[in-house]
Amino acid sequence: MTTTVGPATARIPGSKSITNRALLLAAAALGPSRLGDPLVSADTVAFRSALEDLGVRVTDDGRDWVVHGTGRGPHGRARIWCEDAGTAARFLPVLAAAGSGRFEVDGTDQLRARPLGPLVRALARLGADVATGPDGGLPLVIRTNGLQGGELALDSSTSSQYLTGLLLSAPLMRTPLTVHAAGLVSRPYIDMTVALMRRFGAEVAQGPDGRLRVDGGYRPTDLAVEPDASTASYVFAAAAVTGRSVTVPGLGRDSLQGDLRFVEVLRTAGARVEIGAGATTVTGTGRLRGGFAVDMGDISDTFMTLAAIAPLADAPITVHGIEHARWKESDRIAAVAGNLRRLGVDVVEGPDRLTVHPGPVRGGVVDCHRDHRIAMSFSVLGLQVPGIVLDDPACVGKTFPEFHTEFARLFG
Ligand SMILES: O=C(O)C1=C[C@@H](OP(=O)(O)O)[C@@H](O)[C@H](O)C1
Ligand SMILES: C=C(OP(=O)(O)O)C(=O)O
Repeated sequence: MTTTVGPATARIPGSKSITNRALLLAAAALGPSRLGDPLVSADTVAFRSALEDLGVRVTDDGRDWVVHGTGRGPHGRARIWCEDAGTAARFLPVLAAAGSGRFEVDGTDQLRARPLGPLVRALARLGADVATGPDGGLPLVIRTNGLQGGELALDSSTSSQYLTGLLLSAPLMRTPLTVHAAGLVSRPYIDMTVALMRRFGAEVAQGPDGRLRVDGGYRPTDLAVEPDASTASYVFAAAAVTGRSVTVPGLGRDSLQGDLRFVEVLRTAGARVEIGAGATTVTGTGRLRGGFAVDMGDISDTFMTLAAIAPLADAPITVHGIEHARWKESDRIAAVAGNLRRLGVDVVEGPDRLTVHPGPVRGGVVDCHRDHRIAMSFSVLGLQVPGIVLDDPACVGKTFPEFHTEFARLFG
């Protein structure tokens, strides 16, 4: 008699990007909005606390968060702390500047080192007085009496988050806002922003040249938060390299998250992928097919998931289009290349790319650079290579505090 083992079901927490957008959208609508199954992690707890410091009440109802939106920007004085969260540092200064008063915005040294210049210049153009830290980023001191709206050009080549920040708070500005984004990276995150703004009632029109115009206001809206597709990449990659089958319920073909496209990359590498209406399943063969190059500029949070397992493939794998990944929690191209080399892997690095050659991998200590995605990506490699140790396993708390427990449950 044979027994068939079905796919394991992974418990993937909520999307960071949807949770933090929904928090802000709900705050800017007047009245209560319920967020179902939000992500509870360092990035979203920091975002929620910062909103509370700006005068927005958020209450817990079981696993849901209820945001009691004020329908306007904050008034008075406040100091907000963004911890390590890029989304908080790029979204919340615009909300603050759309209010009136004096607001300080700060975060960790890691966040202070990340670029903010295009957003600061945009806020000044819209009428706020913004002082920056010594490197042109955090800490910010914003003195404001509201934002004007109008037309704006925005350099979006280092991050899409400046554009999302401006769009999300645009309905609180005095006149409609039109933004022409130049060199936009991470485009699927803008599609997510626009989709969620529309769900909360705003009008967003896209011109033929790509410019975006925002009109109207928000209404309170209840939203179920999808599981995080970037986080799901680790269990999908683990299925591919171990030959197992993993399903993530709640992530299907209607997902708002571009990072679900990572499974297409795994398909290119030989895994079987089924994207259904309400779930995605990846089934591996235990072998990885290499010999391809892939542009991961739209889904750069997942390039490390691929790069970390690439030495197990049967031919080299090149990832390109990811220069902006140098401006995240770490310089991710350099950090991945450095760690792979330390484990004996041959890696060729270019300004926007990385080629990983197959070959034997030895154990060793991975330098996480306090970057959750390095920890989670190299944990996948660690399933196949004995002796891989993370120097900072706890850094996964930025987006997935229970990562190690869940990973051990599925693959241990
Ligand atoms: O808008 C968002 O929620 C995000 C946008 C992306 O950043 P960049 O636009 O800086 O690439 C992504 O890397 C980040 O994890 C989340
Ligand atoms: C880049 C990331 O985060 P953020 O920019 O939101 O800090 C990430 O989660 O990989």
